[in-house]
Amino acid sequence: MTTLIFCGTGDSQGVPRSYCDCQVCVEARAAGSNRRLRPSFYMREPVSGTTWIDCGPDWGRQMEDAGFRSVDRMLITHAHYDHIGGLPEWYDACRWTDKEGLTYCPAEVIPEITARFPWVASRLRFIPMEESLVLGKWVVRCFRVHHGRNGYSYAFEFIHSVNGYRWIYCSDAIDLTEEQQRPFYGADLVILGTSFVKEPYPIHTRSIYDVEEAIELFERWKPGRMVLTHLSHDIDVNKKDVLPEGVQFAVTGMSITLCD
Ligand SMILES: Nc1ccn([C@@H]2O[C@@H]3COP(=O)(O)O[C@H]3[C@H]2O)c(=O)n1
Repeated sequence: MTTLIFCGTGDSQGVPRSYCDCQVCVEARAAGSNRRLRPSFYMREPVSGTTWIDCGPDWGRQMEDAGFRSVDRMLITHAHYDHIGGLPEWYDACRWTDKEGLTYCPAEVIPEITARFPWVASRLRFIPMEESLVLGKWVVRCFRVHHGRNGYSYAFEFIHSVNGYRWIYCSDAIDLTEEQQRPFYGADLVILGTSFVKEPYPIHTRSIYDVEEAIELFERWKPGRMVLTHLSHDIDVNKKDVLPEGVQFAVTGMSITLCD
């Protein structure tokens, strides 16, 4: 059995935002259904153990919430702070437990990480994902996606080597070319980043799809299921009626079990 767990479903600032008193931030402080940490997600699988995708600045707290004392490896989508800000903390954990932290990244992402955190490479082993990676029965590859005014990011595609189940994690993307969209068609599960419900700004000023665009993509790609993550304080996860059947918002701690 493979389990996918959403431990950081927020955008770069998380929810609540420190300076904000909007309804969603107020609800996040009080009741907490909209409380969201910065991006981190992991897969647990019996053979390969625990694989995290991205290591945001809330990673230490996410480890506590998950009850973990170690992780087997990290996959990194891109080198923005909200996705890698926890790497120095993982470096310290590896140093104090005398372990090597296996960190799989698209090749071009590695120098960007080490430029930001030069000391971590002495303990984190950065492995360029030039070929597919095998994790138990899952074959994993990355592919480059447009991240709009924020440059580029990568998505990860997981294909089950026995039953063919295919899922994609793509937290930061916008305005994908037809080539970049191709893997999404007919996937069993697409996890897509959408920070706002509707962004009325020119596309060149934006960096992530909005919910309305994601719904259009759901209709075009026809995945079995779509889960929206990387949600800012513009999104109230309790307002599910904006979503068609088959599309849902990720909430903190949500898990998805995939049969092997
Ligand atoms: N060169 C950059 C640019 C931006 N950032 C962070 O990544 C976030 C992407 O979403 P945002 O809401 O635009 O905020 C950005 C910075 O926190 C970053 O870490 N490095």
